[in-house]
Amino acid sequence: MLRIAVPNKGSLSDTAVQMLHEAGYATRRDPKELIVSDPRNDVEFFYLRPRDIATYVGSQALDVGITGRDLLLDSGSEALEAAELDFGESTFRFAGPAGHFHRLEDLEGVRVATSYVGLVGAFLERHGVKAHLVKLDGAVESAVRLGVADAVADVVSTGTTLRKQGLDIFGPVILESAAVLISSKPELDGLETLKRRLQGVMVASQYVLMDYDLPADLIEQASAITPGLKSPTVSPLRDPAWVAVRAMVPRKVVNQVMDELYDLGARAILVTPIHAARI
Ligand SMILES: Nc1ncnc2c1ncn2[C@@H]1O[C@H](COP(=O)(O)OP(=O)(O)OP(=O)(O)O)[C@@H](O)[C@H]1O
Ligand SMILES: O=P(O)(O)OC[C@H]1O[C@H](OP(=O)(O)OP(=O)(O)O)[C@H](O)[C@@H]1O
Ligand SMILES: [Mg+2]
Repeated sequence: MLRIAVPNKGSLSDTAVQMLHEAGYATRRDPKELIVSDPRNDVEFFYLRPRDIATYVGSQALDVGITGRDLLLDSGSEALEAAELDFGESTFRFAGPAGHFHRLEDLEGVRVATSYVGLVGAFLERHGVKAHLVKLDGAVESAVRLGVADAVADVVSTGTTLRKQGLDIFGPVILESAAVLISSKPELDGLETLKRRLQGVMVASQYVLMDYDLPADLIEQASAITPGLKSPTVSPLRDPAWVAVRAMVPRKVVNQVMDELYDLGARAILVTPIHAARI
């Protein structure tokens, strides 16, 4: 039985739970439930604070979990990153009052507020900069205005929170983060199945199926526009001058691809979503 840690709150929780649901696993009905057993899939889910998940998995109390790469590194836990998932992307950056800080070295001797002292401390040490870290639980962007720190280091997604506090990003990127699947060991019974199922959910959301009719002599050019994963499916039509083509296409470029196919001479271009996939 694979024991899986799932974020119970915060930015990663809803998408993580949704992804598990789409991958065919049981999810909780009531937000007060902390443990959900799923005997049909031989797994058990533990709903935990995202910040604690790496600790549980690193200590082998649980087998795998979903958390953020930044939280994994901050914890110093021995858990391993088993797969990157397709959500929770953020960067981890330094920021300070507009115009005050320009380079990493400007942090020498100053107070830096963060909720991620493990991550930031290790980064500063690697770069030979000595700063005083001020550990806060959240809303660290307010620390400068309120006088408890001179600069901050925090998760940046759109950058809106920093801008509103009059803070500018400076210095190198501390980390590119995303939600990740972590595991206590490189190999575990059921881990490959879980990874494949989650990958299937990611593929289903990243790709669509595209069908179109095409003059048969244009198939080489059309295949270059929609190469599919391995190769497009080409089927005969009753009219021998035409063929039907089916290929997976990245969702992001669907309209561009349809324009190119239409210009080439394709007609009846249809797009349908993929509900599940195993690649
Ligand atoms: N816009 C975002 N804001 C905060 N965290 C984000 C964002 N986008 C992605 N994340 C990721 O979510 C994880 C933080 O989740 P966590 O639940 O601790 O924080 P939170 O969403 O700020 O909730 P809380 O209010 O409990 O602190 C990190 O891995 C972080 O990189
Ligand atoms: O770049 P943005 O799109 O503005 O997002 C980043 C902000 O969002 C998160 O805060 P959250 O709302 O989770 O509050 P917290 O700081 O108290 O955790 C994070 O800690 C940043 O403050
Ligand atoms: Mg937060």
